[in-house]
Amino acid sequence: MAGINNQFPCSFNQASFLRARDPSILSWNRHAIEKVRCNLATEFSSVRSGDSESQKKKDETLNVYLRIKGRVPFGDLYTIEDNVLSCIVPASSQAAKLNRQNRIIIKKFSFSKIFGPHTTQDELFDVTVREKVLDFINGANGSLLTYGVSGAGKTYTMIGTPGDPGIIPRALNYIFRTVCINPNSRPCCKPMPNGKIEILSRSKQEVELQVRQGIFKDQSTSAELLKHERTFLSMQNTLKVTPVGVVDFFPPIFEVWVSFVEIYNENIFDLLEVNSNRGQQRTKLQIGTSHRNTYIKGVKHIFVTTGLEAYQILQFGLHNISYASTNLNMHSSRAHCIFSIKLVSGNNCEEYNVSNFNFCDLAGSERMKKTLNEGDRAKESSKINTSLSVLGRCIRSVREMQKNNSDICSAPFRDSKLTQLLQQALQGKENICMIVNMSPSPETFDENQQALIFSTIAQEVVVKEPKANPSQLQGAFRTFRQSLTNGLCENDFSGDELKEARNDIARLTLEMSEMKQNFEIILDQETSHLRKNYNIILNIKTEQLAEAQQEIERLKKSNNYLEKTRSELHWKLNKLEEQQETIVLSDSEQEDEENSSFSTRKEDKVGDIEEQHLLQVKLLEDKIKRLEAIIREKESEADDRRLHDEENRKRLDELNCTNSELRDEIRKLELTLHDAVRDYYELEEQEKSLRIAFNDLTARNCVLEDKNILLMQELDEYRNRCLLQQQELDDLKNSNTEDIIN
Ligand SMILES: Nc1ncnc2c1ncn2[C@@H]1O[C@H](COP(=O)(O)OP(=O)(O)OP(=O)(O)O)[C@@H](O)[C@H]1O
Repeated sequence: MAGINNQFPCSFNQASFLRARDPSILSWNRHAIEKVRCNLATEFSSVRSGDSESQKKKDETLNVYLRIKGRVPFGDLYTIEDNVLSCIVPASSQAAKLNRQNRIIIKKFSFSKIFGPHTTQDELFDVTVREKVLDFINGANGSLLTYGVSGAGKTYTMIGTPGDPGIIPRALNYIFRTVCINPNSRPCCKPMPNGKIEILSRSKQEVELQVRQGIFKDQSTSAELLKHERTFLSMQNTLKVTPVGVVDFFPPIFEVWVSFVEIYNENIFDLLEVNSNRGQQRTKLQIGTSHRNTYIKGVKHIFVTTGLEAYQILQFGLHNISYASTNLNMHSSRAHCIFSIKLVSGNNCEEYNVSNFNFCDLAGSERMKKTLNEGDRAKESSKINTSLSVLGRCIRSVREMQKNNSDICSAPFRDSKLTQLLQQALQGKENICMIVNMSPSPETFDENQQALIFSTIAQEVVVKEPKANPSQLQGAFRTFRQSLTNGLCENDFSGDELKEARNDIARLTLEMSEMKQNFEIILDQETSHLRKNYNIILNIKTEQLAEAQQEIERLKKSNNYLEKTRSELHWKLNKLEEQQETIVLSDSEQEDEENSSFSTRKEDKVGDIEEQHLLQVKLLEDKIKRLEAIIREKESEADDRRLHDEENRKRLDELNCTNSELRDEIRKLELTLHDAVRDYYELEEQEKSLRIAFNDLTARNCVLEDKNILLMQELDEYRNRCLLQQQELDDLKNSNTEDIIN
């Protein structure tokens, strides 16, 4: 476990989930597992004696598979028997020309497995890569190389066709079906060259997302993007039936990053460079070393959350590959291409693991004479052949080093960029396997022989047990999966049941994770919808309430004003009455005749004024009453609204309650499934021990058989040499006789 001290800046919403849907399915599995456990316990006690010895044998030799190209007439030059390919050397071949005896030469090559011309892409992926990809998901590094003559089907094996996808698209689909990553998650932990991670700040996350977006935008036309999308979706449809991997431990951090480079004329170019030009114009990348890791300086790693995104990035890189036609293969790839997937997994920023898987599609080995290469093409061919021969030399010296139990490795890794980058894998320190592609056509017989000899050497390299993961659970899980790889299918005891149980668990896990995802999406949508509606209503109501309160304030103000006016008018009225009384008193002393007409006029005037004032007061009183009624009405409306809001709030609380109950339910179901899976693994642990003992015996038997074949071959070669010497002796005698006669 590497460690860094940064604070983790974000929540990891890309955690994956396991959830049981139907408890009855689960209990069936439990029953099946229990049955298998009993069978195994019986078998286990009978082979316990040989167990400790087989436990020690953890390392295995490099898996080298042979794939024979389909749709090419399979002449009588080659025959396949089990995992051994026999080649009858034709008269036109270089080897036959050297042989003066006119004897039929048969050469035999053994492989981990031979895939005949009718092998499907699915079968090939299943046997060669699936387990390695699962190891990778669990934290082990891995590499897969395709090797062979130009046109033998290396790219077909690695990439495939839209209708029949190859190993990389299948691996991407497999990875993203096995681990469920939230498609909307943001990049948080970027893998660094020294094997550590960089915790990305919000602004750096934005930059990473823009880089990815830049690639999608640059994908020439949107039609092209759509085409890739259709291809991947139809592939997903085809692969829907295949089981997904069962991963025991899903840490909260799970991020996938991809990169894609080509080594062309011994220069490294980034295939994910947007607007990259062909040839010399592109930026050449350099190799750096950090903590014994070789890495490419400045190579782009793109953050992906779905298989489709990763596939589109692969297609973008393929578009940038240097293609040029040769006489052997009109679409020959002239560079070694390395598509890498990096997986960052961990519990937090201090407990994490970065695993890497390299898919290397090597450029085709070819004879320049045969391909009639000239100029640039010839230069390309010579660089390709040089780097492949360095690869051969490296593998040869690693094998020698391992044979001599030496720690000093003199392999010329630095002689080519390819071997420099694959150094760790080629030394057997990583999970590595190789697929040798071969076309059975007689024209490429000699080139095929070279590839076959190379594969024989490579096969003897010992691959160490993949580096253990920090988590004990993961380690245990890998061991369990190895036991499955070690031949669970041909297991005499309870293999079928185990296989069935494994498929059920895989299917169940997939179904559950799909259901979980759907359910989470619906739940989130529902909650956000409700929250949105509630907020809208709340805003409207708040606005209405504020308006009503403003209206009330305004009415209150106008009421106050009217009250003030009324009291002023009353005051004025009183004043007038007083004045009137004063006038009446002063006038009473005057003579009645003189003043009668004047007082009458005054009274009339005062009466008019009084009447007007009374009218005004009445009007104002009416207005005040009306305003008071409006205020009462508005206040009761506001009360109603408050009540309504209260009800809405209660409803939302209830919904939140239901949501959290449902989430609790999901959590419980997840725990139940985890228990079932753990039981299953324990059982598989026991089964593994049995299988190792069984395989050890089979392996010893194979070794003896191999030795026998080798001895036979040596005997043949010895006989050939004797015959040659005999021939030379005869020639010498003849020439001597001729000399004597002369
Ligand atoms: N197993 C197969 N079944 C059917 N067609 C195949 C098979 N293998 C290869 N082909 C076809 O043969 C042609 C050449 O294959 P491919 O491009 O994969 O060769 P290659 O080894 O990658 O060559 P190079 O090294 O020159 O790039 C392609 O058209 C491919 O579809």
